[in-house]
Amino acid sequence: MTEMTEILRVDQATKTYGKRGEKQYQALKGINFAVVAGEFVAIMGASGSGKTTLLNILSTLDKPTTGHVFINHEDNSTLNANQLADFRSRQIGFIFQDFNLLENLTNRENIALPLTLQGMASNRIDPLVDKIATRLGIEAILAKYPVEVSGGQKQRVAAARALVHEPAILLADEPTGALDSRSARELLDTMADLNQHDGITTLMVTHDPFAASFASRILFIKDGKIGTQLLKDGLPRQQFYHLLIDHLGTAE
Ligand SMILES: Nc1ncnc2c1ncn2[C@@H]1O[C@H](COP(=O)(O)OP(=O)(O)OP(=O)(O)O)[C@@H](O)[C@H]1O
Repeated sequence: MTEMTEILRVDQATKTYGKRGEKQYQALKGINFAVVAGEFVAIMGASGSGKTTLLNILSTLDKPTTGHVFINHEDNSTLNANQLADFRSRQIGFIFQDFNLLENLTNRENIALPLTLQGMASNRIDPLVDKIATRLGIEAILAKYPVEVSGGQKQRVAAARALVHEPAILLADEPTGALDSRSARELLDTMADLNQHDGITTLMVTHDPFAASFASRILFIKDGKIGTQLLKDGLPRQQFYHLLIDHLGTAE
């Protein structure tokens, strides 16, 4: 049996909002799971179930109240603020629902940003931007500004920015939430293709069963806990989608 490389591990993570002595709310109640290299995992849950809270602690934007998050075996609770920012900029790629592109930078400059912030020389940056832009089919719009391109193209620019520095893991928060259904499907096809052919380890948070059906494993979060999981296990996407719909229909 080949050993699988663990990229992400969440160990007994809890998150409580509100100071001690004030009204407190436990949004995460002991989360445990791991993601191995090459997986495409979706986390599904209703509004208020803790998805954003979980994603914030995975992305090191927030710390768990208790418990640990390991990325590439590094426990990020041991890092100070500067080390965390550096760790995040090297190990993590993000795609957000609302793109988060800088409107006063061209698409090329937006994609280059993680490398620019690392202090990489521009003659090394350009070929890396060209390569990922070609992979995502957006080489023709690099000189334009985000406002000049469609929502689907904006999200491809955001995906290119998330991947240009070759992070250990791609984290996506409702990446199709602001897209029309055709652009959403194209983006999900691309994410699945990047996962299968380029080995991009991906974790996507969504409440949309169609989006989740592109993943190879779905974890369900409810009231701050991970309940069951569904494995695609070689099923065609459409059958996995129907399995998921049945599962959601029978879950109380
Ligand atoms: N800063 C905060 N202070 C207090 N409570 C919070 C805070 N942020 C979130 N919560 C509460 O924690 C719970 C989980 O919120 P979270 O945003 O993680 O859910 P979600 O699954 O992402 O929901 P949605 O899909 O609506 O974004 C909710 O009950 C929310 O009200």
